Amino acid sequence: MASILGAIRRNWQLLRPPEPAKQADALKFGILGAADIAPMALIVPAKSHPDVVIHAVAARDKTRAAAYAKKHGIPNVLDSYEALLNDPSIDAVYIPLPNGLHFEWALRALSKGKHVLLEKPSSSNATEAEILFRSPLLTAQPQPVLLEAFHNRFSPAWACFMAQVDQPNVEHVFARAHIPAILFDSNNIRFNYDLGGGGMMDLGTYAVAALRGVFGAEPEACDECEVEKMPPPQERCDGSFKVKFRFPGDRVGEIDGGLRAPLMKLRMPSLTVTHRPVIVDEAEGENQTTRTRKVVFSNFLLPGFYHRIDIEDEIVSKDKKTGQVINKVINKESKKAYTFREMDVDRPGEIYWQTYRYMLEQFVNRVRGRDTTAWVEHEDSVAQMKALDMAYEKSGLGIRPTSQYRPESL
Ligand SMILES: NC(=O)C1=CN([C@@H]2O[C@H](COP(=O)(O)OP(=O)(O)OC[C@H]3O[C@@H](n4cnc5c(N)ncnc54)[C@H](OP(=O)(O)O)[C@@H]3O)[C@@H](O)[C@H]2O)C=CC1
Ligand SMILES: O=C1OC[C@@H](O)[C@H](O)[C@H]1O
Repeated sequence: MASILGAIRRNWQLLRPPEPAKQADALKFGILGAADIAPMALIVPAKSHPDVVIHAVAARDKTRAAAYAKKHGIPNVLDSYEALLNDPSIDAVYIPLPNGLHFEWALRALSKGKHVLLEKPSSSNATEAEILFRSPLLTAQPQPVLLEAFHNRFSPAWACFMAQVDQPNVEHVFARAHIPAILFDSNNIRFNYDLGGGGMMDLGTYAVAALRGVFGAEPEACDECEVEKMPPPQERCDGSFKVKFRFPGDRVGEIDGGLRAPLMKLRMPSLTVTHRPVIVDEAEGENQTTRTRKVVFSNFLLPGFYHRIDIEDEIVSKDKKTGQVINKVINKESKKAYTFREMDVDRPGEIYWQTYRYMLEQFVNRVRGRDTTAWVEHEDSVAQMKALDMAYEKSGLGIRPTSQYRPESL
């Protein structure tokens, strides 16, 4: 009962966090597009950050931007995306545009000297990612910050989960991530090939990033990729997918996900890590004890709402000569971490911080020249798009189209 009440309180506060006074020189953010995700990903998290204000929004249609600004308490509406980037009072921009526009607008923002928080996936494919993340604009002085918004990787839950993973001994990783079909109809940007659509680009990118993060390595190949195509005219986009990647050492990472799940069959997103047996006790005698660990992270996508990390260790003692099992025990433990304090780690965070708020903390740290305790490095974002490209090539759907846009300075 206490935990249910705690969850209700936490989720209430996630959406209505305390609002400390803003610093006089707080970072001014502008948002490109009156996007659905911006309230959850930035506008609400910014409320509890004293060094961030949401200063302006621009949309393709100014009336729409004005209505959005009124609804979310944003003080300024600009005429266009360009006008927002040309506004010298804006320090940083958040880009929640369709995937196929991330590349162009991130480069445009960087060329105006803005810091950029860029929605995932960072671009349409690896070619774009290489141009973007290796752009000379990133070494300009003062140096702009560019971050692909993989929010879940900033959460204490992710850190807590990774602390249970014994990376060199990981044998197999499985990520499952489905959302119900009723959330997005077939006209949604997620199913528009020209805008970088596709299920693997959308939810699949979290699943692929999770495999890469757990193995701490890049896939060598995509051995299987079965997709359920969207019906025409969106048939170049996958609605759901099942993919098998081969990682170094012939280890396998699998993902199963999509945006078309029937509501009644919906299961929580999860990440399952299976380890190979490791010797934990080689007594002088005849016996040898091994531990085989399995870790399951339920709701690795949005752990701030709810999550659970289950650890199961099978401890087996065997006679070394005969291989006969002398003893077998299964130890089970469950962990959670809504704040770093719960892990006895001295880092900022409150129970009402969603993944996005943890990410914003680090983004601001980086802009202010302070140390960051979590980050998505530029080459990590490039490697992520290479892995997604591998899957799209294997699926037969082909990689998403490359933008023709190039900044003038290149
Ligand atoms: N981090 C996370 O948890 C989530 C991330 N995302 C990512 O955020 C991005 C946006 O998703 P979401 O907010 O759901 O999408 P929306 O459709 O709500 O927002 C996309 C915005 O893009 C603008 N836009 C510009 N050009 C076009 C165009 N040609 N067609 C359609 N829209 C256009 C629209 O802005 P305008 O107002 O100017 O018309 C619109 O507001 C995606 O990259 C998605 O992957 C999405 C959900 C969750
Ligand atoms: O977090 C998410 O959940 C829903 C998806 O469609 C979205 O794009 C993704 O980022």
